[in-house]
Amino acid sequence: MSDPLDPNHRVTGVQWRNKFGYAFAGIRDSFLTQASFWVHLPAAVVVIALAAFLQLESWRWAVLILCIAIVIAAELFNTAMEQVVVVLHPVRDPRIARALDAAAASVLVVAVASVAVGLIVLGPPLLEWLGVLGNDGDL
Ligand SMILES: Nc1ncnc2c1ncn2[C@@H]1O[C@H](COP(=O)(O)OP(=O)(O)OP(=O)(O)O)[C@@H](O)[C@H]1O
Repeated sequence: MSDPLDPNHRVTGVQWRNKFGYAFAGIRDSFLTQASFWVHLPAAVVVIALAAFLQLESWRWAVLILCIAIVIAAELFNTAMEQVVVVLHPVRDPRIARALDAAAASVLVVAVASVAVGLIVLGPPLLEWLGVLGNDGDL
């Protein structure tokens, strides 16, 4: 592997392939080892299926995709923290607990906010399809 600090260092196609390879390995490993993904993933599939079924406008798609991505990214960061702690500091320490709890809290915050955003974005078209709302959004 070439040294990025070397002035003659140049980015190559192989390096880009490796970067994607590492990233996909991280996604695959996290999905296979973290129980939380088995909640986030089905939830994301349901939201995407509902969005496709309701033929949502593109801005609603954009908001939903962003929410899903932020939750998954937060979970991946949380997983990274946990894995680093397991290796670097397996002994329990209240300061580590505080850091891991904060990382877990970040996932909770974006997950709760995403549920709220999902209800706001998906709710009206869903209620409209169910016949509860008129086309103009009135009850
Ligand atoms: N080395 C440690 N020192 C102190 N507290 C820890 C340590 N490791 C874990 N903890 C505590 O345990 C909590 C859960 O951490 P853990 O890494 O087990 O996450 P988890 O999501 O419950 O586990 P998993 O990812 O295996 O499902 C942390 O939020 C923290 O309070």
